[in-house]
Amino acid sequence: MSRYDLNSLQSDLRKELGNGLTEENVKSVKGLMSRYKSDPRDWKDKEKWSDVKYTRTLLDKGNGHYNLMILCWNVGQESPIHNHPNSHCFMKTLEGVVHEELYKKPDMTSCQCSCGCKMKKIDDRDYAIDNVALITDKDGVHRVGNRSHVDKAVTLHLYSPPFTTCHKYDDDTSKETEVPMGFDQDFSGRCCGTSCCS
Ligand SMILES: N[C@@H](CS(=O)O)C(=O)O
Ligand SMILES: [Fe+2]
Repeated sequence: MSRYDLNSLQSDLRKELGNGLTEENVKSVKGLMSRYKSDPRDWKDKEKWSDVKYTRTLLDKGNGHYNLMILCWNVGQESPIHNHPNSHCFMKTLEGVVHEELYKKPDMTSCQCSCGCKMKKIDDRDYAIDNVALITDKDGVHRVGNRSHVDKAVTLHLYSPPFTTCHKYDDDTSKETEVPMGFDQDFSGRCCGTSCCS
């Protein structure tokens, strides 16, 4: 039997999300992301490394219903605390271990100090190879990072619906800033397996 590779996953995601994501197919999408077992042969040539920040490489625009991308986390790199506006964020570790800190979405009305209030951490977890995480704004906001001093990390992310900006939150004041979410590389125009990505 042929291996369930990244192309197989991309084709299945295109079918599953042909009409977009609803509460009914969240489980199936998570299942497909879990079914694929990480194999560097599938994505090594799509890696991009920076000494400055983690990089974002777009694989598939999913006919406008989702964005599938690979993120490369050099040693010690992390994201700011941020949300995923009205989107489901599925994250699967392909290489290394990533650490996630989950925070309560700040509620400025409950903050008594005009200088702002510290972000409240709800949870802390590690995701090893092939673990799949799911987060929405209902769960909170998060920060992801590669805490290793030695090993790099690579993750596969699916956001549905896609978004082009998100909000980041200051650790000490909870102050919110809108930031554009760009790509460092874009492979979405290339053909993948039996389907061509638009
Ligand atoms: N949501 C972040 C990555 S992570 O920290 O979940 C991004 O798309 O860049
Ligand atoms: Fe995120």
